[in-house]
Amino acid sequence: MDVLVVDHPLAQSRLTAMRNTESDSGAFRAALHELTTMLVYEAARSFAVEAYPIETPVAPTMGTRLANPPLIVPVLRAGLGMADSALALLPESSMGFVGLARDEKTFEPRAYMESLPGDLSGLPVLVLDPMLATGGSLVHCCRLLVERGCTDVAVCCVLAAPEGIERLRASGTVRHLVTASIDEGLNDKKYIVPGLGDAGDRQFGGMPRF
Ligand SMILES: O=P(O)(O)OC[C@H]1O[C@H](OP(=O)(O)OP(=O)(O)O)[C@H](O)[C@@H]1O
Ligand SMILES: O=c1cc[nH]c(=O)[nH]1
Ligand SMILES: [Mg+2]
Repeated sequence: MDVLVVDHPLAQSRLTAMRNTESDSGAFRAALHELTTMLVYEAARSFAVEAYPIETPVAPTMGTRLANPPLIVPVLRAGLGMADSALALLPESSMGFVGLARDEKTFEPRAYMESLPGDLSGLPVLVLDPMLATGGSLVHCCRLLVERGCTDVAVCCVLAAPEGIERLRASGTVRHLVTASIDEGLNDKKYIVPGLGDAGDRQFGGMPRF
């Protein structure tokens, strides 16, 4: 698994807005939308392209397009705030959904939704989740993809803890990880430090109800 940290000044300024407790949910979501555009732009560097003939107003030439647009998979809830930005950059893509909520005591993910194609062989997948903390949630999600035949998984997250990166790497499910920061680690409640808090609550408020 290769890991890319997007340390561009514009990415880091959006990340700062997300970390700041003074940012309300509107400001948090706006910064997440913009940062996701930058993360997906960088993740797409590894996507295969193909040439095809076009005509400009002046002359025929060769154009470029994605050979195989990825399935986009936001991890609910928090990944929903990344979905629109990713789809805007990848308008030919389809979208699947995985719903996970981390148990507050065991810190393991509880799955409450899967909406994915049954066969993912030959289809690259781009997974979106702002937070890679213990790694339990992303490993769960990426295993669902591999079980369906996917061999090309890229993940975009806003923040990653070293523990989560190692767990994801050890799972052997992901080829590329793109993040805006590798933070110091996790606290005793398994929140990323310094982090940004609960990415779902900061976008949508309250607790998930189900
Ligand atoms: O790496 P982990 O230790 O598994 O933690 C990361 C997960 O926690 C958050 O979701 P959460 O479970 O809070 O659900 P939410 O998006 O509905 O808030 C986050 O969006 C990740 O999915
Ligand atoms: O820091 C963290 C860890 C898990 N989930 C979050 O939303 N934030
Ligand atoms: Mg949450």
